[in-house]
Amino acid sequence: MRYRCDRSEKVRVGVIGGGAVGLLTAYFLSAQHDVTIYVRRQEQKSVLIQQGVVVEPYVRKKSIKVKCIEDMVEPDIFLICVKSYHLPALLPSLESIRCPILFMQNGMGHIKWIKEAALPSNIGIAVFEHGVRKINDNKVLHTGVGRVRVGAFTEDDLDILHYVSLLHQDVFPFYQEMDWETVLQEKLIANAVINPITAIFQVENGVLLENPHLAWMAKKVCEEVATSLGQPWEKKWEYVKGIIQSTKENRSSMLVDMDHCRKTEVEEILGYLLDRAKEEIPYVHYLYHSIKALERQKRGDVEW
Ligand SMILES: NC(=O)C1=CN([C@@H]2O[C@H](COP(=O)(O)OP(=O)(O)OC[C@H]3O[C@@H](n4cnc5c(N)ncnc54)[C@H](OP(=O)(O)O)[C@@H]3O)[C@@H](O)[C@H]2O)C=CC1
Ligand SMILES: CC(C)(CO)C(=O)C(=O)O
Repeated sequence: MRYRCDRSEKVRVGVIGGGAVGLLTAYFLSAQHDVTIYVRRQEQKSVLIQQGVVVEPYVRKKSIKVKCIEDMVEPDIFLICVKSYHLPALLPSLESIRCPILFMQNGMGHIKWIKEAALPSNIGIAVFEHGVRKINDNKVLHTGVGRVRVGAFTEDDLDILHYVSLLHQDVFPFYQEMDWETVLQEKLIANAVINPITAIFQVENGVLLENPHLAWMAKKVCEEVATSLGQPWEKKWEYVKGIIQSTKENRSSMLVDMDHCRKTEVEEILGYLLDRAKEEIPYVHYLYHSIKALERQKRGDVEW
């Protein structure tokens, strides 16, 4: 589906979450649009105001508007760049918003939260295929160039696709997709393979193809996950290998969460697969418990 649009139109974009995905997205979009980043820590706000947004390896530092989330002002479109498990706390504040909202999360866990929230129409679901690593509160490293693939959540949400066209840039491409579920499921397979294995073995994504033992594991997990979702696994393995290649220097978001002793998105990725599987998926089961065990080890007996 393609909407005609005037690409010179300036869009007021509110990026919620100044993490890896949020800072990278804000950096690129600010070249053409009026972007505001919403953060939840005063400390991060101050750093961003004083030092601007830095995206390595690019030379130019950018000054982008920053606000605390409590001072939210409705833009033309909100891009939600927080982790899935941040959504239950954030969504109530979006229920009074009337502008389109685009969700950028991995996994499938956020879909349930979005369905349950009383959100306005024009909801989009995005699959973010770039690799990006947060270095500190104002700096990220763009480790793999990819696409942002967007579908309208329901038939009532089609107007969001107009904004997607406006946000598209050759250097930071946005694509419209007919069916977000297929695209999100494809990315789910990639994340189910890449994220837990890289987090357990503490390696960058590319090692999954360089180390023959990890490559064996990755392929087996891909086969199991794709089959459990009723998908042809050979085709999906090609897709997963493509993502590994294009983000080979990235540390996956799950590995970064482990590095910082934070909660991971294991429930939204592997937990989702276990809940919906009709047959045993032993590799996924094993990876799920491995990540849960590592989370406990890193965080102690913390209940999330
Ligand atoms: N990193 C990657 O390469 C990729 C990530 N993704 C997906 O994108 C999503 C975001 O990931 P990523 O950017 O890596 O995550 P990060 O942990 O780097 O960033 C999440 C950010 O959200 C902020 N946040 C949480 N709640 C709120 C709130 N209520 N208001 C404002 N800000 C808030 C956090 O703030 P604070 O710092 O204060 O905790 C943090 O800065 C995830 O679902 C991930 O799976 C998808 C593809 C690639
Ligand atoms: C694309 C990829 C695999 C990049 O690392 C990712 O989605 C993640 O880290 O969560």
